[in-house]
Amino acid sequence: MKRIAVLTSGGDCAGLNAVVRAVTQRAVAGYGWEVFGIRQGTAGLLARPIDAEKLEISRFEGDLLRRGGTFLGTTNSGNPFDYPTQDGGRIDRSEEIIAAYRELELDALIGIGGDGSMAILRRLAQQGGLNLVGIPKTIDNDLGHTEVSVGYDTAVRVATDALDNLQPTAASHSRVMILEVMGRDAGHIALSAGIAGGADVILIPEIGYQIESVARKIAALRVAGRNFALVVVAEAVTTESGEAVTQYQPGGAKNYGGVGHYIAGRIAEATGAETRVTVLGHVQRGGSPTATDRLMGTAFGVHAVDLIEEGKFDHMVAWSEREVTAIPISEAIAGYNAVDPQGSLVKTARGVGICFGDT
Ligand SMILES: Nc1ncnc2c1ncn2[C@@H]1O[C@H](COP(=O)(O)OP(=O)(O)OP(=O)(O)O)[C@@H](O)[C@H]1O
Ligand SMILES: O=P(O)(O)OC[C@H]1O[C@](O)(CO)[C@@H](O)[C@@H]1O
Ligand SMILES: [Mg+2]
Repeated sequence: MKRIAVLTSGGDCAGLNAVVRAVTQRAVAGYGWEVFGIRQGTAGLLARPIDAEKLEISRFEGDLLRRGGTFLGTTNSGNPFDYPTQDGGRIDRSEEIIAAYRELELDALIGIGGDGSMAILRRLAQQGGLNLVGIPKTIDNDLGHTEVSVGYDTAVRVATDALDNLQPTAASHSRVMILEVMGRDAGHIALSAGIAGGADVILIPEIGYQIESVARKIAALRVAGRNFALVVVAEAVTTESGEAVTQYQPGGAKNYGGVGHYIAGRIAEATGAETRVTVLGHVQRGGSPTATDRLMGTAFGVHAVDLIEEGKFDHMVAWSEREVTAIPISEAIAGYNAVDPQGSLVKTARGVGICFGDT
């Protein structure tokens, strides 16, 4: 009988509970193994006593499959290799995590995370000889070599719903509505929700923009008789002089946020239009997971456990051509998945008249 652990890491997203449920079902009912859920990502393995709970199938009999967030908790701070101390310094606490893996007498660890988490977990696994299997999740959809990451579909749905709600009020008041969405350094959420939600302008970090181009689009809409416009802006879009708009966080981290207000001001100056800004923020990470996120999360959970049974470690499950596959975690991290400016979705958007601010 094997003993395995599972943790959720990085920013939370919808569908994580579905993944943990599938891992538990497959490991406990399928193979007769023991499963431990680590709380708060790497923080649970740094805590003493180790912050973990034994997971039984009965834990999932309620509505966990349908709930957003992660019942295990997660963290996207406190990198164990560069852990902040109270006096403002940094220390390497990686050996404490490796010791926790040994103390729990684990045969393998399943890490559910995005690019940042995969990099940290892989480094720990290599240093300590831990058997790691990865499962991709991130609303940003920026992991390489997988067509799907858990959480992205729900984030796109939430952003599309926001555009659906903004359109009537935009039309009622003859306004230009700016919707700022998340995505870290990639514009996937902005692009997909912008197309699905009928945006007129989409600004993403992968395509440079000029405000004059956006203003021309809004003027053309007016000439055509339209009294409103919907503009979607990805959070990593910079000012025209190339500066990222960020908020300082304790410990020196910087979070994106606020570029929507900059864009709104510039559009108002350039067009004379009345503008309003909605910064969608963490709403995109919540909500009940879509069917796709539950489905992919469940498929990934089952296959990750099967990879452990096969002894295929240092791999991440991935979705490719209607199948679950496994790719080396190193490749998933190395192949950052930004929006392809020549790709089908950008062509689709241009094909329905959406302006990227570059023409
Ligand atoms: N203990 C930690 N676990 C995970 N990430 C951490 C931790 N400490 C710091 N980080 C950093 O925080 C960031 C986490 O955000 P990041 O977006 O990369 O997470 P992720 O796992 O990729 O998931 P998501 O993209 O959904 O947030 C990464 O850049 C990572 O290096
Ligand atoms: O939860 P936090 O720390 O504010 O992080 C926000 C970031 O996390 C994500 O939601 C997921 O990586 C990004 O889209 C966003 O930039
Ligand atoms: Mg990430």
